[in-house]
Formats: sequence, C-alpha cells, structure tokens
Amino acid sequence: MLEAMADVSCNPNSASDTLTLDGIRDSLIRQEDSIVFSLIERARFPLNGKMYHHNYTSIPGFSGSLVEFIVRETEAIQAKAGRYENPEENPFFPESLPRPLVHPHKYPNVLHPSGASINMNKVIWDFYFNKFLPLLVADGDDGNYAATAASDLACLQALSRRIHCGKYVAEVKFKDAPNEYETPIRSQERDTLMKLLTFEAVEEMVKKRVEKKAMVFGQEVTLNDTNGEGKYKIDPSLVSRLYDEWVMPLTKEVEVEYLLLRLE
Ligand SMILES: O=C(O)C(=O)C[C@]1(C(=O)O)C=C[C@@H](O)C=C1
Repeated sequence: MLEAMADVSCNPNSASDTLTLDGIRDSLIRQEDSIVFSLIERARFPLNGKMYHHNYTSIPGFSGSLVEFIVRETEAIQAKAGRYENPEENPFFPESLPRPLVHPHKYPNVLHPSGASINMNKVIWDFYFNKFLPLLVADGDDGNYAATAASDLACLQALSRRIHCGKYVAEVKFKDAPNEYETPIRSQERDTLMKLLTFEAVEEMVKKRVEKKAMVFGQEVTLNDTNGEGKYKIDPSLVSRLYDEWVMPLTKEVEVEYLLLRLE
C-alpha cells in the first residue's frame, strides 16, 4: 500500500489547510527530487548548442532560438489547459499567453495579491542556459533538438516552481512574526529583510541533501553488488553548487521582493 507522500506543491490543497514553515520546507524537499531527476534527464543529451542560437532556425513568423520557440509554444498549450491559473506557476513568456479553455480549478490563494507580480524567470533562464547548462552536459550535437528542449523546459519549470515558492516561505515567515518584519518592510530595507529570513544551518543541510540525492538517484543500478561504484549520471557536487549559487539565493530574492510588497 502506498503511503501518502509529502506534497510537491507549496500552495495549500484546500482553503482549510494552513500554511506552515515545516509544511513548505517538506514541499521544497520533495521538489529536490523533481529537480535532480530533471537534470539527470537533460544530461542524457549533449549541449546541442545550435538550439540556443538566434539565427539557427528560420521558422516563418517567429524570430528567436529554437528552444525559445518550443518553450513559447508549450507554454501556450499549457496555458490553454489552465497551468498558469495555479498561483505557484509562473510562465517564462507571460506576454500574450492564451486564456484557459478548460473549466477553472479553484486554487486557494494564500498569498498577498502583489505576490502575483513577482516573476524571476528571466534571471532563471539566463543562469540556466548561460552558466549552469554548460557545466551539466557534455559538449556535442546529436540532433535531438526537440527532445532536448523538452527536457530543458522540464528543468526550467521545476527550478522556477521551487524558486517562486519563496513567496509562500515569505508569507509564512511574515505571519509568524509580523512585528519583526513590519519595520524593515516600511523602510524598505532589503539587507535587514535578507538577514531576518536567512537560516544558514538549513541551507547547509539542503546543499548536503541534494548532493546525496544526485548520488543516489544518479547511480548505475546493477544486479551485482557493485552498483557502478562512484559513477554518477550527473556530478553530485554540481547539484550542491546549483543550490548554493542560484536556487537558494534566488529563492531568498523572491522572499525579499515579496516582503517589500507585503504591506501594500
Ligand atoms: O527554509 C527556509 O527558511 C527558506 O527560506 C528556504 C531557504 C531555501 O532556499 O532552501 C532559503 C533561505 C533560508 O536561509 C533557508 C532555506
């Protein structure tokens, strides 16, 4: 019998669920699995660099890279199916997305309304393609552009969802200690807010855990006892670096942005 698993979403499932820091941290832990698996999938392909060049494709009526074309088109289909009605989801190309065609699901929204204006996806796009991806995958071109772009999008969506959960973390931290947060919010002190919401010991645990997950999920599984010792599908220390340099700093950036708008 399957036991109930930690919920992957930060948004409560029903209006009666209360937001707690422990609950959100459990969701962030579960999302680590999705992120590590998506990176393992992307690493099956080489860089396939042509996909990212602006002038490589000549798609009628479209100007941009092939990966941008695929992401825009996929987001448009997913928008029609209601993906962005969920307050946890943020599109990479929010301009002119089609309206949902399906019956709307009523997502409880526990966030302050200004939270909806925070979208860090341009920064996520930039670090993912320009800094992180070349470290994750081998050089080369195997021509599997559509499949590679689909796996890039899976990574981007998993990272974006996790980073934007910063809105929920900030909401719960504010509700737990409004007196501590109100003064720096009123005087718009970013550095004070950043210090208040940072827990270094938690960050150290996150880095260690994601590195371990990359080892466990990315090992070669064989039927003898060796299990491909020491050979991993992605470099475990790179996953820890991903969290250290980009995922956690951007989550905190989302938290600060959210708090700065919290009393509007
Ligand atoms: O768990 C928290 O309190 C968070 O704010 C999340 C998070 C993270 O991104 O994992 C970010 C900041 C804290 O320093 C610790 C962890």
